[in-house]
Amino acid sequence: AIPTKQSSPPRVLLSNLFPSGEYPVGEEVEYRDENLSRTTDEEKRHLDRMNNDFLQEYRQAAEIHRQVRQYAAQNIKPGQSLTEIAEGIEDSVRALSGHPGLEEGDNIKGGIAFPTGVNLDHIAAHYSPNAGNKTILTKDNVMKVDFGVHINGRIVDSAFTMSFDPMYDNLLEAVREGTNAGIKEAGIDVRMGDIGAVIQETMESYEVEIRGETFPVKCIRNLNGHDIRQWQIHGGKSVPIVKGTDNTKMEEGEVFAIETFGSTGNGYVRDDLECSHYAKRVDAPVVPLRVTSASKLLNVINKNFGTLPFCRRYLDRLGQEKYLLGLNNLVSNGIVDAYPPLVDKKGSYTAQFEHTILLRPTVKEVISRGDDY
Ligand SMILES: O=S(=O)(c1cccs1)N(Cc1ccc(F)cc1)Cc1ncn[nH]1
Ligand SMILES: [Mn+2]
Ligand SMILES: [Mn+2]
Ligand SMILES: [Mn+2]
Repeated sequence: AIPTKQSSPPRVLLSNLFPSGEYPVGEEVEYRDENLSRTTDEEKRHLDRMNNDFLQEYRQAAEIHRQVRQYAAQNIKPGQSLTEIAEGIEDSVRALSGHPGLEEGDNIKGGIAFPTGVNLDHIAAHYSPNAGNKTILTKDNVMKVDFGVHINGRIVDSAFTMSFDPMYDNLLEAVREGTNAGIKEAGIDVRMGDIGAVIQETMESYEVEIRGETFPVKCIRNLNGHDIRQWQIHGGKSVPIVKGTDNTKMEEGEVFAIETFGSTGNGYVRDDLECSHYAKRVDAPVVPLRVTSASKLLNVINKNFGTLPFCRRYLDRLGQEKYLLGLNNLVSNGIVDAYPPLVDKKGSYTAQFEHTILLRPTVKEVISRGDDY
């Protein structure tokens, strides 16, 4: 018989739990004053109804994200390795989406949207363990879990921070409130610089005491939210998390990842450590590849990921071997971008919360909102 509720760990295909094909609506927020009429505007409601396939694909990806992250948050414990934590999340996403991603093209239909980030302490983003990584989670870590789910290229990008010592609570609270302030301010015709200002105002009103030393919470000024397009995790627009003069506006129909980062360090990140995250450029040039392994690898990337980001473990899982020379050749030819880990200063602690929002014609839908965050 078909199960009627999700298992622990999550392995029940989500479409079996929603046979009608109607997935849960995210948090709907009315636009602010100058756009308030949109809620009842008949033409806008018609436009909304036209997008039902898009909305159902997005809501399915979001429900998968919620079910997977809620199990992860309850079951990740100190003593587990970053590899088993990341793979546990990935196994669940593949099961709920019904896309194990081992047949060519399967991951293109749905499943994992980008590598599972498990970012410890001063490492803010883009860290996923490569093969052989022995790192173990400890009770003193502040871990940012950042993973993506997609259905037909509709990407849900959402992240949360876990810690096991209450002394970090103010840091996590500062960032959770910063992200919520950014979500509240976001909307059609809203300027990016204004969003950055309210995020910074909110986040930097906090301080955190760690082992006897008090730190003001700083926004990481060179990290940003971003727009999301079908198959494209970053469409070109950035959402700053500090005040600035960016007058670029958000537009109707756009999708944004609203993500903020707080730090007890410099409030600034740089590239460091071994790279795990890569993605083929949307505008990749077609160049003759002299390195044979590079062209073979490019075929594997095109067939299994397209322009979705991937990590070395996903190549291992597809049976690829000795691909580093080829991968680096694709990077140097401008075909693939490398996204190395982004780190603040050693000894500092960083936190992140992230949601994906849809600027629908009638309302702002915080598609990845759950009762967890
Ligand atoms: O830092 S970003 O490159 C960026 C921020 C603003 C403009 S581009 N990045 C996009 C991305 C890059 C590679 C990935 F594998 C996944 C996502 C933000 C992000 N990383 C994780 N979640 N969200
Ligand atoms: Mn499939
Ligand atoms: Mn993310
Ligand atoms: Mn993001």
